[in-house]
Amino acid sequence: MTVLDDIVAGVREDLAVRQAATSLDELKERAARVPGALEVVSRLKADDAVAVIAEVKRSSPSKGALAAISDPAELAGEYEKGGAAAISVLTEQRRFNGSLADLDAVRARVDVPVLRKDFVVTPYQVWEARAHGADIVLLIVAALEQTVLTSLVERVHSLGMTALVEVHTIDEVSRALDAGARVVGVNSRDLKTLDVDRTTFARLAPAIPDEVVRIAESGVRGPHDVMDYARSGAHAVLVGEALVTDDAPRASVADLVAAGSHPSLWSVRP
Ligand SMILES: O=C(O)c1ccccc1NCC(=O)[C@H](O)[C@H](O)COP(=O)(O)O
Repeated sequence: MTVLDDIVAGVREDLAVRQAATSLDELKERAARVPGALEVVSRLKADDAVAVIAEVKRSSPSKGALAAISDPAELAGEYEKGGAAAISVLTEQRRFNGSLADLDAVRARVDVPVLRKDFVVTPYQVWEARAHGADIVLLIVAALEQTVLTSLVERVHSLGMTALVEVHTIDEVSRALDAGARVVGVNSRDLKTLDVDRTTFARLAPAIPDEVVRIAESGVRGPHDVMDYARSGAHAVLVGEALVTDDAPRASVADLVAAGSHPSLWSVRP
């Protein structure tokens, strides 16, 4: 069993408990009561800047406990003040120690788009994301059959949210585009070995058309990595560990934003 299979199996068990407690109809009623999802593409895709998506990440399968985040809303607020274009919130419980409560807290605090970062395999989880105020939903190609991926992308978009479709290989890029992705994230973390290879983004980016938002996920240690990803064609970067383990997350986000805001520093995109 791969790490991904193991995580998804746990996600399905936890999901069954939530489904027993809250019906889909109830979830839909809640979703109807939250404000509409924010537009995302224009906030992440500028010609002359790389957007920073800052993540609330407590733990990870690769590193274990990363940070004791006592107030996720406070952290997200610092990210926003530092210039983050969006906030990613891990909601998976068993391996990342995240929760929908974290998503609620962050949603209530920030005005920028919020990403539900989880292992979404059913429409119920998409409705959950909307009911909890998410604007963006992560869909991992490696975890989904193509027909399921396509229907989940459609469901996310039909609810006014934006799907961030995550890929690790060229074949998965094709699958993401075939499924209708407008935002594609290349995750440099191999989901089998959990190793980070930052060259993955440069290899896959040329296969992602310019009208699609290209996000470089994982492995950003500081401004130099933002510039490297920018040179390879990233419109945005997604940063977790480096920010949650930092004593001054607002300043660090601002440094990353600054690194991505001066094309003269990272030259012209291919
Ligand atoms: O972070 C992990 O160990 C991990 C393991 C298995 C699946 C996903 C995993 N991480 C999710 C992410 O994609 C990252 O949290 C995100 O890209 C930020 O990465 P980083 O800046 O390297 O923390």
